Amino acid sequence: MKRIGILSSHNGSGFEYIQKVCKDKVLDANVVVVISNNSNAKVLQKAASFDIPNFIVNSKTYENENLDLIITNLLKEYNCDIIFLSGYMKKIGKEILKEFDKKIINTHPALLPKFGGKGMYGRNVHEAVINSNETTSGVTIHYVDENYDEGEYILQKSIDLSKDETVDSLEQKIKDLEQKAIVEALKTIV
Ligand SMILES: Nc1nc2c(c(=O)[nH]1)N[C@@H](CN(C=O)c1ccc(C(=O)N[C@@H](CCC(=O)O)C(=O)O)cc1)CN2
Ligand SMILES: NCC(=O)N[C@@H]1O[C@H](COP(=O)([O-])[O-])[C@@H](O)[C@H]1O
Repeated sequence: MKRIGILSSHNGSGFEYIQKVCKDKVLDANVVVVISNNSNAKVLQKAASFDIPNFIVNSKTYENENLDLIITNLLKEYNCDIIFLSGYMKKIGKEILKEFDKKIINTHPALLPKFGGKGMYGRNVHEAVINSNETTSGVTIHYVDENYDEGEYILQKSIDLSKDETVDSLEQKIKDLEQKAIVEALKTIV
């Protein structure tokens, strides 16, 4: 059974869905640890509600320490086979990339390579898509490399935008689409 480590900065919607499909045995895997950089992240309470060990790793909880190394050691301590980024807002550093080469997966809320890179996260992405008068958007599940959103794609799923699409409506559509995309992608790996 594969062991999944989650990195998340806020709600962890992707984590929630992965947890569900693991419990429903749709995926032969288990979430074994959740790490956030944000002490207020709702994902921490969600992890606790499933009795999943969860940690806050930032410059306050680990003052003057190499956070990349702290995260790497935690993921190793829990023997993670796969690392899933569920709305994680920080750059994954070289220590983690080296230790978990081709094992770190991210979900990006757009059809890369468009609308990716620094600053392209959460609602910023949907605003950019709508302001660009795009007629489609979607989700990209990809391996993580040293730069934001440039890793090898695992899969992409697209949707059409309605004429009166809003950031809120697009955000919800993308989150719904992500649920299918995440499971489909993880099934090719697990
Ligand atoms: N080495 C990598 N690290 C991360 C990747 C990646 O592909 N390679 N993906 C991101 C997730 N992401 C998009 O999918 C993403 C997240 C955040 C940013 C960004 O611009 N962040 C800001 C800081 C925001 C904050 O502190 O709240 C920044 O770097 O200035 C871009 C893309 C996760 N890590
Ligand atoms: N560029 C990274 C990025 O924008 N990731 C996006 O954050 C959302 C998760 O947030 P939540 O689970 O905290 O609500 C997801 O929709 C994911 O695509």
